[in-house]
Amino acid sequence: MTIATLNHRFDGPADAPVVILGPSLGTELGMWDAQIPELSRDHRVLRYDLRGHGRSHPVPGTDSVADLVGDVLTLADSYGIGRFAYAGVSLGGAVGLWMGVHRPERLTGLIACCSSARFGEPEGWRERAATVRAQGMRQLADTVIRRWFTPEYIEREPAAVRRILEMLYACPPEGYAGCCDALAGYDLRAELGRIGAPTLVIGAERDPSTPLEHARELAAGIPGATLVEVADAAHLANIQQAEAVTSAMLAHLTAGVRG
Ligand SMILES: O=C(O)CC1=CCC(=O)O1
Repeated sequence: MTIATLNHRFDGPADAPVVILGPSLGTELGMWDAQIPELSRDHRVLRYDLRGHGRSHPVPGTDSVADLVGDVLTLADSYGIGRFAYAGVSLGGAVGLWMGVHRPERLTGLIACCSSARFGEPEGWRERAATVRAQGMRQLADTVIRRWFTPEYIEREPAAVRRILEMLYACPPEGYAGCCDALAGYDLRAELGRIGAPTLVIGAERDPSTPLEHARELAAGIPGATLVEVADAAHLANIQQAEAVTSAMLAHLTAGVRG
């Protein structure tokens, strides 16, 4: 396994409990901006760019979520952070779920937002990887943006949508494609019962990428998990319904995690 050095950023008091935030495919650590003022009041928030995204370099040969988990654990180790709460959106959530199954000793708590135990058929991800390797990022925009936000939000908040699209455009195709390959091989459906960390699952009512059934499957499979369903949001619910998602996260981080 090759480890990537991840671009990252800290917010909040240095002596507060740590929460690590993982972004989704095609986005950057700035996708969490709306959550930072509230989360960083009482937490040391560590955000990162996935390998091959934002300012983290691509690693040729990336093909598993385990690779992405290795990057995060190496980052935490480099700061002497042994245990932490982890929250991720979509692929970022898959990183946390994989940790919950395979590296449970590292987690005090887990939040999976608009994520899944399996993101559809592997072939779809292999095709998407091949497409961006051959044609670059821009031609993905129309399809992806309709998964990330509802049509009403796209109409109402063009600046916010443009800002996230710029993250997609800036993503190196090889970095994005490697993460598509990781999604193709990811399937935790049979292992959810091994997750022992106190877990919050957040699903969004109008998410076409990971429809509510995915969130319900996670919550049903993870022992003791809490499910919150957010109305009027698509896949990037932490942006479209920032307040609802932040308050669910805060409630879990305050009351739900194990120190
Ligand atoms: O880009 C998409 O279609 C939605 C998505 C799946 C995994 C992820 O992180 O985003």
